Amino acid sequence: MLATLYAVAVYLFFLATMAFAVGFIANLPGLPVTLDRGLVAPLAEALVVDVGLLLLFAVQHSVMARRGFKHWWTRLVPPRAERATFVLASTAVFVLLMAQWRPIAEPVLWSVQQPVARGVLLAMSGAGWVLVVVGSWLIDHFEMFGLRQPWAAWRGHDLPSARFRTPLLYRQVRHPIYLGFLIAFWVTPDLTVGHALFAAGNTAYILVGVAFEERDLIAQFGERYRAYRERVGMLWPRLGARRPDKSTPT
Ligand SMILES: C[S@@+](CC[C@H](N)C(=O)[O-])C[C@H]1O[C@@H](n2cnc3c(N)ncnc32)[C@H](O)[C@@H]1O
Repeated sequence: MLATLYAVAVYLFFLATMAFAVGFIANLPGLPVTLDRGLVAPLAEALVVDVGLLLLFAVQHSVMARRGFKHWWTRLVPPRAERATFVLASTAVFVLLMAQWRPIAEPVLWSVQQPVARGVLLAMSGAGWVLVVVGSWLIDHFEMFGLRQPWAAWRGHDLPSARFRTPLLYRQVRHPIYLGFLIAFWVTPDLTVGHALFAAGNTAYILVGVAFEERDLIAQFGERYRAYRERVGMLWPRLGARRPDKSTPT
């Protein structure tokens, strides 16, 4: 029961952080800090701090998500609380990133002033966030955010084992959640150098993270994932791709 309460508390912390992050990245007025407003620092300091924060997030996220690391640290953390603890650590590091981010608001690489065009770009960015949420529900939202595991343990069930799924969007691209993040980060009416640094750092992290994630997925699901990778594009649908055969999981 305690593990379930812990996971629920972590999930609420994560939801609040994500809601703030959407505004932080979109530079919503009224927020104390955003990508382009907040702590003022000389350019060199801003670059060092921002690149350091991006690296910290990438290393924490990549290391803690690996199967080998999970195997090791579930000797310290109960397996039922492992995923929630991963979500807690990732969320805490992202809070630190937002709190300590040094904006680099000049020069502006592009700025779209035409109101309709601005609205379209904001809507596209919002669609990126929708893709992230939809992707998480298609795979298994409650498992991804560490709620299903303690709940199963509380009811005396085995921990749910990872299942390979390819529903809907996952038949078009292998990483719809990451595609959603890329759209949300890059599609903006105002691209400052600081915003571009944030988007480029996360793009690099996603590309490296995909390679690690797929190595783990092949170790878990073997030939089924290899065949899926052959057939389905990474972040963009493959035109003229073969239709899935009957053995494709859903
Ligand atoms: C944050 S989610 C991102 C999923 C996917 N990369 C995406 O962008 O939509 C990462 C977790 O999803 C799992 N995962 C990725 N693809 C999967 C699939 N087709 N079926 C089941 N789990 C998957 C990975 O093992 C990892 O634990």
